[in-house]
Amino acid sequence: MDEQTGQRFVYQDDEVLDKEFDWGQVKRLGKYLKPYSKQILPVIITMMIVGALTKLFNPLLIAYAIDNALREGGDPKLLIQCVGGMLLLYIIQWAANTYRIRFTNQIGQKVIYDLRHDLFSHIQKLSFKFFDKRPAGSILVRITNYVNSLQDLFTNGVVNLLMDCVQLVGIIFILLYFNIKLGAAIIVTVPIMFFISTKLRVHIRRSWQVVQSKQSRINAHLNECIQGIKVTQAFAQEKENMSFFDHMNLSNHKSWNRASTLNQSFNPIIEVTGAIGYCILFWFGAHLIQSQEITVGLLVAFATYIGFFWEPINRLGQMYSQMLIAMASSERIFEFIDEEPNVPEALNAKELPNVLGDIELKQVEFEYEPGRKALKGIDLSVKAGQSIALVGHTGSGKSTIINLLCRFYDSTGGSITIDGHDIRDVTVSSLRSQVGIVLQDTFIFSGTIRDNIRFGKLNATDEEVEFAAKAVRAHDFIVDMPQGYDTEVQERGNMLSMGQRQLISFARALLADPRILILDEATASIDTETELKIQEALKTLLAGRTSFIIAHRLSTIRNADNIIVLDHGVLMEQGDHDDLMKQQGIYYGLIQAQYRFLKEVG
Ligand SMILES: Nc1ncnc2c1ncn2[C@@H]1O[C@H](COP(=O)(O)OP(=O)(O)OP(=O)(O)O)[C@@H](O)[C@H]1O
Repeated sequence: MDEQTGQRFVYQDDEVLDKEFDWGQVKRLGKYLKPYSKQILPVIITMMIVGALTKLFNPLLIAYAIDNALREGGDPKLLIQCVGGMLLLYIIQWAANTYRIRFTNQIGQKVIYDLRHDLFSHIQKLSFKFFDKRPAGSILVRITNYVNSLQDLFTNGVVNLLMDCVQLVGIIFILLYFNIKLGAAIIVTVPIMFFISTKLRVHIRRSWQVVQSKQSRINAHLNECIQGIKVTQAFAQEKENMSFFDHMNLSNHKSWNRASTLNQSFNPIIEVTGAIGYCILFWFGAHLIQSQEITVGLLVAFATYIGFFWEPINRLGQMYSQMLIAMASSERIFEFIDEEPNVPEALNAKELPNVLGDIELKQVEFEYEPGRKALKGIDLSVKAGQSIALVGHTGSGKSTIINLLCRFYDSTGGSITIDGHDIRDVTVSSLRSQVGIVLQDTFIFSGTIRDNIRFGKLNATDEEVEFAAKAVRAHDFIVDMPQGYDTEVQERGNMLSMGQRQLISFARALLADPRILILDEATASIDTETELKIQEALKTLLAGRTSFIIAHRLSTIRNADNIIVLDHGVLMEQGDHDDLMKQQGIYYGLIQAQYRFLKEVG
């Protein structure tokens, strides 16, 4: 891969491979279990104890059968009773485990549902500043992958942990109780097994996480490539894309090989350690049988218990790994849940009453990054029903004024009032319900055209939807669509033209019927006929409302009641078209430039 290729895409890794064990996080996660503890936990614990005890009792029954029913002159009836007892124990164990797994899965799924619900509902409330800092991919990963990685912990992990502890303690107790010397000799292998299991697993898990992060990168790249496929093909960059993809693919392949090799080394090491345990048992056990300290039946039972050791130790090792991943995942999830919105609601915030639409900006200042002012001391007075056009060079601060009006950000100085109410003193939802916004990059959700218009007012009737569409001149093109209002618009409205999307968003805004309307005018790729339609639609939309328009079209600028000219965050000129033309300042220059451009292309 050449250097240029490597530098083109920079994907930030959001991964922390693991975290120290942290009781604070465990407690916080535990709170999600609390609502279900009374309902289902007693059932699970009972089933768990029944399952563990029946399992532990079985080898003792085998030992009893060997020592009493199988010896010379033994009772054949006793053998049948023992086998019957074993069968019964197996059935009870199977039933207890089946119910336990079913209930645990139910709780696990409920907990995951609650966690995902909390996370998503909180993320929806966060302000633009939060989204500015994070790529959409990293937010998605937290809602999907990180929450999923807790799923195992909640569905199996917690209960298995308890069960394994009960089983392990039970086995150790039985071994030491029936023969302390042999028991102690076998138990020596436990710490070795545990050590191997945890240490090696940590390495294995890390290597799989590397594989996962490589796959995430591939996904991110694929996502970007598919979104940008038109640009890639237009600039004939397929080869360059391919070589970058190959590089990532190869790196993923190598990391998979490494993880897989490590994984395969796990079982042989474990088997060798297990074999050592069996050797100790049979060598030492044989001596104890000769000295009549233990019976053959007990030796067989001990051998079975060694086999049982493995399961819980192995799972506890796995659980330890799982816990460390859960620590990292939950930390990431709670980091989002703890994130305070940058536009905090005042403690005694009140609902903004229905407003007329008088707006005052007093000495408004704003900086996205400390020390870089995007707006400097803006003073502006708008009467209800006036239309304001915001003009200025790119980066002059037009969108920033709009962002502050909607409280997507809070101003860093000065104040904004609507009908005398400071917008920081009212609830965000009551403010936004009276401010409608139509963005240049109109967002069309997947669903039907009707659903998209209804997004402005969810309880609107079909008649209201059609009325709004007719008012903004969208009705005609909608009824021409294959299924009219019920036409599916496909991903992000792919089947609609720019102008059609714009008209749908006008209908959506009209249906919401806000007192204050903000419009980021679309400029590109609209033919004259659609342009005329949009102008007509605009008249309907703006009638009787206070409106702010980031204006690009000469026609809109000319008709505005007040034109605000911004330059590097400073309000330089204001007035109507004729006033500003007379001044021959920045506005005059902008208009002249536009006329020259239109003349040249025309
Ligand atoms: N999210 C952001 N984080 C940091 N800086 C930003 C952010 N958004 C805008 N800016 C900066 O703030 C300044 C004003 O940007 P703004 O988007 O208001 O300009 P604009 O006049 O709307 O430009 P355009 O006509 O190109 O849309 C610019 O210097 C821009 O770089």
